[in-house]
Amino acid sequence: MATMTLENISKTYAGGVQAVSDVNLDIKDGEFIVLVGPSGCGKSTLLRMVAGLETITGGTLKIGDRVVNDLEPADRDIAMVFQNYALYPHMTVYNNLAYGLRNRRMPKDEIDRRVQEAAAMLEIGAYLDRKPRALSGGQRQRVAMGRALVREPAAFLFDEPLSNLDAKLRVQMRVEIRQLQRRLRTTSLYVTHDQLEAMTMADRLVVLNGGVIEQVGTPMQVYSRPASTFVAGFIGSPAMNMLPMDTLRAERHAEGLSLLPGRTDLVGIRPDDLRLEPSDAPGLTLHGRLALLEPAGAESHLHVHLDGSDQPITLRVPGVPEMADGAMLTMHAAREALHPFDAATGKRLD
Ligand SMILES: Nc1ncnc2c1ncn2[C@@H]1O[C@H](COP(=O)(O)OP(=O)(O)OP(=O)(O)O)[C@@H](O)[C@H]1O
Repeated sequence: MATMTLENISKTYAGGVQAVSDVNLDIKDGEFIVLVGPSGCGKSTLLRMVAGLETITGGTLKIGDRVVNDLEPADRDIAMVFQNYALYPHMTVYNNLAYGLRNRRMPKDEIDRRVQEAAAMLEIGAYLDRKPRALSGGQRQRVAMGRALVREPAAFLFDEPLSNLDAKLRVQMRVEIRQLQRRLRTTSLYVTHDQLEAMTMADRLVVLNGGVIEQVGTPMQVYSRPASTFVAGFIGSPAMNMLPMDTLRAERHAEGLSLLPGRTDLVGIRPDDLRLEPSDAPGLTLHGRLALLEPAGAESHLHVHLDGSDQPITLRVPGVPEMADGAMLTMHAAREALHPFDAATGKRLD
């Protein structure tokens, strides 16, 4: 168990690519932190610096009270779970789990106790004599987890551990990893590009963009008050509608704009927050025409073009409403559901 402190952590690769810039983060003991962002945002680089697989070119990294910048990976008391599992193909599952402990000259009965305990926890006890190639993807992922567990480290690092699994198994393993971590209460740093994985797993998530932190917060804080247009567009699916104020002003039927700060250039509205009925409550009323209805079983996505402009917006509504293409719609979003942004900086304005 340990806290982790990142102070002004930066990484400039040889050749001059600045992959991570001035990252500051205090991770509490037992916390599950998810680093999320699009490809190339620097999340793997950041994780690999914490793991000791990549040198830190600026700043200070502490695990507990120890500065670990210059410690070898093996001396940092952390265990990493990789996307490609990184199992030894010629060894049995048992030996894959035991290998790292044997290297540390741990007594045999202690190794056996830890391996059996991890195998029971991960329900892989029946496969201990098999080689990795005789396991399914999900079972291999469990063995990779087991290898981290047996070390009883101060922290777990996860590098997109579920991205090689099919969609259904990914959901199942997501739940299992989270339950396991809740039980063990081991500080964890988890990297993914999948915003849903980030939202559902994190105690707090860290949204990275271009090597810089855009926002840190609980999933609900980030979802309900995105700090920038980048975060607003990245977290939540379908993505938040981003309506230019000019379009809304020019448009005949956009009522309620005076509720927004004067400097507002862009108004964000989540597809869930547009109601298909008129309302007198404070907020924004919009009118448009249905361009396409996409039924998705329990819910539908409506693609609408606003009157007087061809600005497309998306609504998410329960069920499958009966309506024809071209139908005239009146939509209302409450004031609390309007997210004002500055177009030049992308920053939130309220
Ligand atoms: N060894 C390297 N040398 C030079 N530049 C690198 C190196 N590794 C990564 N980069 C660059 O650093 C930036 C961040 O890369 P990184 O792999 O950390 O991003 P990422 O968010 O993990 O992306 P992905 O999800 O695609 O793995 C990118 O611009 C990348 O091209």
